[in-house]
Amino acid sequence: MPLPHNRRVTRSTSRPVLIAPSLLAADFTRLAEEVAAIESAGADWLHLDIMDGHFVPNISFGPAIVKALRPLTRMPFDVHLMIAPADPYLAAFAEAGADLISLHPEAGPHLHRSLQTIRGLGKKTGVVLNPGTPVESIAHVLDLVDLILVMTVNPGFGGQSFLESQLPKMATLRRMIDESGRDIRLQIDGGVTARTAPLCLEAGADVLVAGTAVFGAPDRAAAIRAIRGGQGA
Ligand SMILES: O=C(CO)[C@@H](O)[C@H](O)COP(=O)(O)O
Repeated sequence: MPLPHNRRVTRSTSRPVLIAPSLLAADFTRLAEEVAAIESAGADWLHLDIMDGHFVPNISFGPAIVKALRPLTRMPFDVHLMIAPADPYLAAFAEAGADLISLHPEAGPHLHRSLQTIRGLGKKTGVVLNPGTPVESIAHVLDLVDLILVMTVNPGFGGQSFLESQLPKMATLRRMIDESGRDIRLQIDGGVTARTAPLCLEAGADVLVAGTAVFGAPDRAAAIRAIRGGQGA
């Protein structure tokens, strides 16, 4: 059911909402300007989608772009690896300037070892659940996880429609995180807009990735405010 943008949201966590625009939706001919624009528009993190044309049916960019952008902004770099295997590239993304590196259990071969490697590189860790991936796949690695990312589209492309079927998964994960007592963020990615963001926040999310809804907006500051839960879009 469509929701008005200024609807009051009942959140199940009091942590501040962070907005992480996905660079995939930026104008690639003007990356430096695009990053500066969203930072001054109020973005909290920069979300960088790394695709290999094998794990997902699209190819984006690699550590060289991450490294080139690193000196241009103070925003933390939230790197989402959609590559398999991921292990051979973890050090390269850490050295390029990633602050947090997320990967999929399906990237294999050993999720627990990959998370240990990321922590060993001094970076925060994330695990990503595709729409068809059950929460149980990460139940035994929570001690190594700083962020859980729930995909609300099948990964590979921006501009897809939000899958409401993933809302119960978010609520389950929110309970799992709270019961664990651990400091784990719950991030949502795919089709996040001012309309779908309140659904995510009510289900317990505290980090929202948005590509098209931020980079495609004429007023990016208003778009970020609207997604975060304020007025203005
Ligand atoms: O990881 C992905 C897609 O694989 C996402 O980060 C998208 O890039 C988000 O784009 P929008 O759905 O917000 O346009």
